[in-house]
Amino acid sequence: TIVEDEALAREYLSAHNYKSSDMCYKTNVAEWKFASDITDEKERLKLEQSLVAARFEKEAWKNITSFNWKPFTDPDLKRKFKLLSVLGPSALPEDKLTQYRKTIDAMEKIYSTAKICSFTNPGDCGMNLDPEITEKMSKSRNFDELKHVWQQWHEQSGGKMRDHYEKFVELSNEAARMNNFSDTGAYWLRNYESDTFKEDIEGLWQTIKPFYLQLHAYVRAKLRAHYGEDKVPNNQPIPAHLLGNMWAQSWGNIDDLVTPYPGKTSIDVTPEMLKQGYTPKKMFEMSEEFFTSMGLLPTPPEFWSGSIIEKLVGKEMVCHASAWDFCNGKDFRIKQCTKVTMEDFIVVHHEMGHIQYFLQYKNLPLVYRDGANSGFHEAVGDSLALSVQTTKHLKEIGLLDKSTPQDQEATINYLLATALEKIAFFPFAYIMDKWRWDVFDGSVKSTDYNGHWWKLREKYQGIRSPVTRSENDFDPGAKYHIAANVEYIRYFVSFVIQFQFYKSLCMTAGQYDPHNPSQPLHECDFYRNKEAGAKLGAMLTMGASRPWPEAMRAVTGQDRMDASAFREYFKPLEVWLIAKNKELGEPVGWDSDQ
Ligand SMILES: C=C(C[SeH])C(=O)N1CCC[C@H]1C(=O)O
Ligand SMILES: [Zn+2]
Repeated sequence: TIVEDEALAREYLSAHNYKSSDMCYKTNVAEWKFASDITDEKERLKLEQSLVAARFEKEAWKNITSFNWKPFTDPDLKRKFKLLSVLGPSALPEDKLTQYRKTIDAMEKIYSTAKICSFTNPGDCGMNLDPEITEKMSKSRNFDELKHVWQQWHEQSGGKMRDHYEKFVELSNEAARMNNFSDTGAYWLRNYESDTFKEDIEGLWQTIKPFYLQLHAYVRAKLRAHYGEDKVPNNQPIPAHLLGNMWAQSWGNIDDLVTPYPGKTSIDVTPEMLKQGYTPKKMFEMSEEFFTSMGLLPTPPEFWSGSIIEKLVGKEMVCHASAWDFCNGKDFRIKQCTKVTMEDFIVVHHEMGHIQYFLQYKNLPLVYRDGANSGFHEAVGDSLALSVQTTKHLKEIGLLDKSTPQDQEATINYLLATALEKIAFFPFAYIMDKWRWDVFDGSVKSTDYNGHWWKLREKYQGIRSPVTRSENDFDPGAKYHIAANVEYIRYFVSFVIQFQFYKSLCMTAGQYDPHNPSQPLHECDFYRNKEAGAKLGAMLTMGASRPWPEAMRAVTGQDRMDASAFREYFKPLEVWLIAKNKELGEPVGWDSDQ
């Protein structure tokens, strides 16, 4: 009977949960060892462990799917079976699974160990993405040097991955079909549990796009002023190497070129951090203190003993920042090649947001130890970072002089600097998965990988490659998440909902009242506010146990993604930008070849 089946099912799950946490621990340890010391031996051991895990998962999956779980009456039990009934890539036969893992490991290794030669000192060919290349893209204002660094990085990273990626797509789609999904894109989208998810994302983009176009026009005008009309024509896409970031995904590093009212204090407090002798350790301790000041959970001793928060010397490692849950309820780590900059101080909070989520749901069954959806996991740290970066908070922690003015011009400067990070990001995040959805569903063949990438880059971001491109290049691979096969629409979701969370926590903390102009949303700092912390913590403890609209409602009272909090936050800037572009006679948008 159903009742007997459900009783048996519960028993099975508790045994399964215990064994799978042990397997998860072993798999994470093997992956951590490879990511923090990239050698053939560590790669072999990681692959070996992933095959052991695949056998275990396949066996468990056979048992799970032997239950007739769909008619189960207990909604919680049914949800657990629904989530566990998807096996993933482990469904592949071992020889194909081995190929699948090897292609991804090969791409991640190429990405993490790629080096280029310096523009000014051609003998120096030891420049890594982290820190040398990233620093050059952020700081150089030399058009040709930036072009050299951009082109060399794309050649040494993505340029060496095309064959691997083609193989990966074929195997990944085969695995998706074995899991009853049409392709890998559909398999990825199951995480959002919504038939209208793609339409919702497009709707959010349509809401944000007019504002993006205004920012794009303004930034293009400023870049044209610096580099000249011939380099940055005013009705064309912006050359991709001039935005202060290798992928033109966030433009905050060129704030010095575009700030509306120069001479006012910038929120880039990097110089002050260096002056005060900040270290990566101090940055992590300060981030933790922000969380605990709200009554959120502190990190356990294992976090500090296990984490790697500075680039290791004498080893090749994956420097792309990441947070790890070792599934045993006490071992949680971050691996980050932290530099003492304001940008990295924000990334520290982003990663600590993942750790906080791990800590809050650590007592749930393993199947529920995940974000309400992947966007939630990316939004936790960023929601708090919006509070940390305010001039109010930076004064509170002594990184900004208390006499720094907070007048209208300072407000526009602040909102523009934040917009360079938060608004510029949306079209990039969108095309990172739009390109992959199109590749996975077969509408883009490998003979058009690079052409399609630049078509989307122009259409959505309004940027263009600084050098001629062809199908000898594979520029998508120059971005970590494509090389390492990490889904990306989660960040688009995060950049919308983090403003919903921030606004709601600000209201809970009495830091924002929509009817009180003396308390604008963008100045809200809920540091030390226990009510805000309790509200966020209550959502985090839910993990993936309930559909994400319920988690959204727990924090914001709404049950959907909504860009209006984001628009409210930037309203003063939007008004200013539209007026400014009109005053400058700046054309908005660009002629696109496509
Ligand atoms: C910091 C992380 C690790 Se989850 C990251 O990959 N992020 C954070 C924001 C966007 C995205 C990126 O760097 O591309
Ligand atoms: Zn993240």
